[in-house]
Amino acid sequence: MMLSLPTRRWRQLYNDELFKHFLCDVLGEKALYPYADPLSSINLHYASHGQELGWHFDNSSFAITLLVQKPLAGGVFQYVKDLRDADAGEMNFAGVDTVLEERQTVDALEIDAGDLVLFRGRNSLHRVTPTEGEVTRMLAVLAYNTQPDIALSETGAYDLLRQTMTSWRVCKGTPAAQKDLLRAESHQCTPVRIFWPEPLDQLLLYHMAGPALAGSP
Ligand SMILES: O=C(O)CCC(=O)C(=O)O
Ligand SMILES: [Fe+2]
Repeated sequence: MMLSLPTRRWRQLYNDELFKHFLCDVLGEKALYPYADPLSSINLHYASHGQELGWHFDNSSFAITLLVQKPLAGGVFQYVKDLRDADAGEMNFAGVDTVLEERQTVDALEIDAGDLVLFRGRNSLHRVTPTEGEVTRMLAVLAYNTQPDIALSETGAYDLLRQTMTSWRVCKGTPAAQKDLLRAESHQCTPVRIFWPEPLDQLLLYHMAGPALAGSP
């Protein structure tokens, strides 16, 4: 199955100077650079009926996603803002437990196809609920660095993919298994990703009206 944009269109959007300028403005960065390795910059996620992404924190300081296809139901991005402060070593496992055990209400982000989301997920626990129905949830993750020439080694890039797949699998497991994974992830640090020390104003939601997605092959 293919996302609705051909590869070169994704690259065009990813490399577009105006787009990067906009991201820099919003993120307060001077410049954004692609990964120097061929796997890490643009990733496409598919979630068909029953597939989900379990609760996790991101290693990176910010993530940029673009929803391409919204499922009929489910596939909701849920989050709990500022649950921990990883860089201060405040991991708040008790707080994580209350979310995993569904003892805390969580926020949900209402997005439609074409919505660009800028999210700081390093300290905000988040997940995507199971897709329901025949329409696959499709989403692109656009990853940039604030320094040039950063490459994840091939193994590093594959580790990242495997880690994502682990999250996918583990969410089918018991709550205890989910908790173990989260604890493991909480201790992990990917040095090539840039730590952002500022207070985190989490979610900025922008609607990209048409043009980036409208192009035909
Ligand atoms: O699919 C989404 O909306 C979020 C993806 C995500 O959290 C991630 O890739 O770390
Ligand atoms: Fe994430």
